Amino acid sequence: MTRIALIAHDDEKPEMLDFAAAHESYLSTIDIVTTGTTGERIRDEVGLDVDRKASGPMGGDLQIGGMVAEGALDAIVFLRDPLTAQPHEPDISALLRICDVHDVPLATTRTAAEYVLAGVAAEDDVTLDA
Ligand SMILES: O=C(CO)COP(=O)(O)O
Repeated sequence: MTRIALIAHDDEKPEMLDFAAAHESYLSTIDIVTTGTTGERIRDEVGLDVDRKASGPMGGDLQIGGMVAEGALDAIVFLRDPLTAQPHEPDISALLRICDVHDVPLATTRTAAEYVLAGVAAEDDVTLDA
């Protein structure tokens, strides 16, 4: 089963909710892992079933990084806030690094997320709506 992670910093959560809603029909067919607050909002506001890890500042990025190390994720959409310092920056860097190590596709902007999700869906023989 295809499994992707969805993560967004606070300023990017509206963008993530819009992205999840736009692709709700495909996303409902795959496994979704999230950090805590991102997942709560996707579940409550989009209606998708998600596997919620801890909130980012409490270790959620590290939990998802651990899944990357285990080969358990096909892609990550991580809509980062590039303009705000985060207290858990080392955890964020660790997640980005481990994606590089294992060549797991990682999208950090909406446009990149569209490309990555289209690529993941193509592996499932699904063409996303424009
Ligand atoms: O901080 C985050 C990623 O670094 C996201 O965490 P939340 O989804 O809990 O807000």
